[in-house]
Amino acid sequence: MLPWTRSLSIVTSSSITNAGRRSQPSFQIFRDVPPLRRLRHQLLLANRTVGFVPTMGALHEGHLSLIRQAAAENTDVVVSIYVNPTQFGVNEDLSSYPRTWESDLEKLENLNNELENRPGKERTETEFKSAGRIAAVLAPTTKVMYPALPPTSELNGDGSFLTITPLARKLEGASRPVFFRGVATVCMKLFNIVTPDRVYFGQKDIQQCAVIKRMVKDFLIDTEVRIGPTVRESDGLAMSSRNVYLGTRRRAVGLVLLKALKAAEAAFMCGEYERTTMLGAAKLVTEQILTEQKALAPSQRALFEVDYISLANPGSLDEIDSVNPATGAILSGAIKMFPLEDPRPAEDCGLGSGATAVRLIDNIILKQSSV
Ligand SMILES: Nc1ncnc2c1ncn2[C@@H]1O[C@H](COP(=O)(O)OP(=O)(O)OP(=O)(O)O)[C@@H](O)[C@H]1O
Ligand SMILES: CC(C)(CO)[C@@H](O)C(=O)[O-]
Ligand code: BAL
Repeated sequence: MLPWTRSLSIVTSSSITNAGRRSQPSFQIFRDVPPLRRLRHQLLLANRTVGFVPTMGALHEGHLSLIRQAAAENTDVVVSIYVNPTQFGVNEDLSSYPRTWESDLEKLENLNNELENRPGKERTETEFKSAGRIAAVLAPTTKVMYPALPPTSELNGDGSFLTITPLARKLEGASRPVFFRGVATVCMKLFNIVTPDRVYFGQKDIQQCAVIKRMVKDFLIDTEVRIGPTVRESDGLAMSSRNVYLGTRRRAVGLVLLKALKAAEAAFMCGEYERTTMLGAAKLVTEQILTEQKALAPSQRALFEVDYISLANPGSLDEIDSVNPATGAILSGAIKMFPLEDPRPAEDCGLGSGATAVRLIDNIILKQSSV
């Protein structure tokens, strides 16, 4: 018998609801803070460890891989599903961000079944010791997360916010000025609610990982930040909740970002450590693919704009002129896929009929550097 939380007596509350339609749900759903705090207290008294995976829902294999990792390293996993308004800029996609609550719960149930039924012989020693599973889903309301003032997306708006500068101003932060303020603020709140032993973030959002690591260090938060590798589609596209907006045409062209980063990585592998050479190789790829697309008819093409391609120091994310092999570097980039100009009849244009621009990010870590 595995040491599931089910064997603990759990404090019940009207703010706890059962997951899915199973007669015996495998995890609890918390919408408010006090009942989750009571569960956390019980887990602490029982000497159990908590891994926390914050998400904005619309779960995919990238999220599930982080949960698997958390379950392998802790006895109990808490997953949060909360679309945090303060990390979206005023003109960003907060209202249209995919919300798939029912299927998210189904995926989490299936994952718990998988974790529960995993044969012991397939487990590593660490996994065997913890053999964790999802114990709780935290899906708070915005009133719970922002109890005093309504959340603002305005840069000068009032509220209690955390700013992690200069990290938050670079790269993604340059295009999304309130983004990391919102991420750091909501993560601090979530960490305060869950008080996890370990927190799990995906390498896909590498700057977010750096910001969270800095926040944990600077605010002396008693948790360990663990980074999971980027999970990709079979063609290499990094999984992202926003990929559902792409449709077939933009999805194929969207691979340009990874191709460009790989060209820079290939130059590095050939012993080229200079920025100009490495990023020159990446630029060649984006320019060639954009030229090809521009030559096509509007009903055939997918146009995009490169926001940035960066070669940066892994800790500070400062741009570097050449890679120091001892410290490694982070190659990262962002592109904006423009709305489809002329959708064809019956074409798969993705959610939103191809009318919304889609921002894609990706990165490659050169050498074994940590963020
Ligand atoms: N492809 C992926 N591989 C590994 N982790 C991922 C992947 N995509 C997202 N994550 C991680 O999952 C966590 C929750 O991310 P989030 O809910 O924003 O999903 P997302 O797919 O990144 O959505 P978005 O469209 O907003 O980028 C973050 O730590 C994020 O880095
Ligand atoms: C960490 C996070 C859940 C904070 O809202 C979000 O930025 C995300 O999903 O990456
Ligand atoms: N995955 C990061 C969340 C965002 O882009 O808003």
